[in-house]
Amino acid sequence: AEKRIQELHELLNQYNYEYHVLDKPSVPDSEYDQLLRELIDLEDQYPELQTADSPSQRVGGAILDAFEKVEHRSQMLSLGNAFNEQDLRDFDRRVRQAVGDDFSYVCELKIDGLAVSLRYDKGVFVQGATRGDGTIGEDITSNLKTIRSIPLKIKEPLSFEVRGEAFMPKRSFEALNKVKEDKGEEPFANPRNAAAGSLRQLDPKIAASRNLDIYLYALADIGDTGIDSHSEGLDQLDKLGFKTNPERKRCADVEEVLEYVESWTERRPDLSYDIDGIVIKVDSLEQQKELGTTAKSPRWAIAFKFPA
Ligand SMILES: COc1nc2nc(N)nc(N)c2nc1C
Repeated sequence: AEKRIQELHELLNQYNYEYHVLDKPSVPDSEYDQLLRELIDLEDQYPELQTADSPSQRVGGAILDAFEKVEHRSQMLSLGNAFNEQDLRDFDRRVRQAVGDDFSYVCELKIDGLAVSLRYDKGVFVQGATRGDGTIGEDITSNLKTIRSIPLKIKEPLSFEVRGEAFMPKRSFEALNKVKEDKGEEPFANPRNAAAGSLRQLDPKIAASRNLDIYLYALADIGDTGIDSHSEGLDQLDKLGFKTNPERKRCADVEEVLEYVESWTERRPDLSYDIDGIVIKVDSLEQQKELGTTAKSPRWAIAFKFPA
């Protein structure tokens, strides 16, 4: 039974990854459901073989009466804002004054959701928390486990934190509000509020029903991995089985950054999720260190915010 349970873990984690991270399932849902049923039956038969990281534990957990507080291993920063081209040029000038002209940027979409931090211990997802005030957040592990694109276990036994934005896709938001209106309930104002409201549910079954998703954008506390740029860090996240946003782009200079901002200002309505801006980062980790951070924001990154 132990061997078969291990096999089912691997199969279900792989199929879940293909479906929810790659959006390229290799087996029909019916096969996934059948294997999950087999795993649950085996775990019922041999309860001592059920583990917290089992695919059967996605929507587990009792209804909580409150969320515990969590202290982040490293502070979760917030981003300074830019509202127009001049602000971006001022940011670029400050960067060039500090590190010279030999550098590149990475531009990423700024997902309009809730910043969360996921902690992995020897490859197992052990704790997830909201950003909170950047130092102390709320433990929403059981709700985050219901987000299918979050791996419950990764292939490498690594211990680290990974940060990203949990969000509700536009389609899920529209469907949820239709249900609420049909029930005469107050609809959510926007997908961000709906995502925040869903992750603050004390009953994980409600969070599980909200079809939330996540894009991860930063590794923390992983020690030396020989990575020397942010974009390589994101490629590393992909290799570890995490979902990162595919629209990121390396930009050689502020002109290319402005083109990227211009292009996504127009293409924003075509996305299946809300974005509230563009995040621009200096790519080299060494130059990020040279630029450092203020009390709460990196000097090597800025968020261009779309007009509300
Ligand atoms: C380096 O710090 C950050 N990076 C980010 N990257 C993206 N794509 N989106 C964010 N919201 C974000 N927020 C912070 C504080």
